[in-house]
Amino acid sequence: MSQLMENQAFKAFTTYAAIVTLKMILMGPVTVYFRFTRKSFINEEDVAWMSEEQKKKLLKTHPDVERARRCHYNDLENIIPFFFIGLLYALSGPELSSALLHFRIFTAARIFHSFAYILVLPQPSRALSYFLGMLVTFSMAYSLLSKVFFL
Ligand SMILES: N[C@@H](CCC(=O)N[C@@H](CS)C(=O)NCC(=O)O)C(=O)O
Repeated sequence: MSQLMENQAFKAFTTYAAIVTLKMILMGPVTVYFRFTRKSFINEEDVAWMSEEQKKKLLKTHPDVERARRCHYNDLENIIPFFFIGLLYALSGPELSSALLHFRIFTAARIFHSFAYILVLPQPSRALSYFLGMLVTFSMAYSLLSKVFFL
């Protein structure tokens, strides 16, 4: 591990992977925030101490909560592939400047995607940030496979 940490591209990957993973984890508390402020719960046990009438009001979905959940899910769809492809890419000996460019663009795109989704920014802002992030992952995969392709 200490030898790996001398690899600058790996260190950069570790930093950006931690940032996007923490961002993804934060979508949980964001969803909790919307659940409480929009009074929208999904599990009986979450409102067990309430009266039957209150339960009926609280056990419902709310568009803002569902939006935060979709945003979290979209992170899972994109950040997990980034993690695996980015790790292999970082270990394949890329130029540090190129690796940093990939990691920075991906991180900025995913942070922007969350803001665009939660703040309901007009399209195509969210779609563009999604495609930009995906493009970075494909670019890293291309760079990786062009070095290690072996069938
Ligand atoms: N699973 C995604 C695949 C395509 C995708 O990720 N699209 C981006 C840009 S439009 C998005 O933010 N989709 C909204 C979402 O996943 O909830 C979907 O159903 O939309």
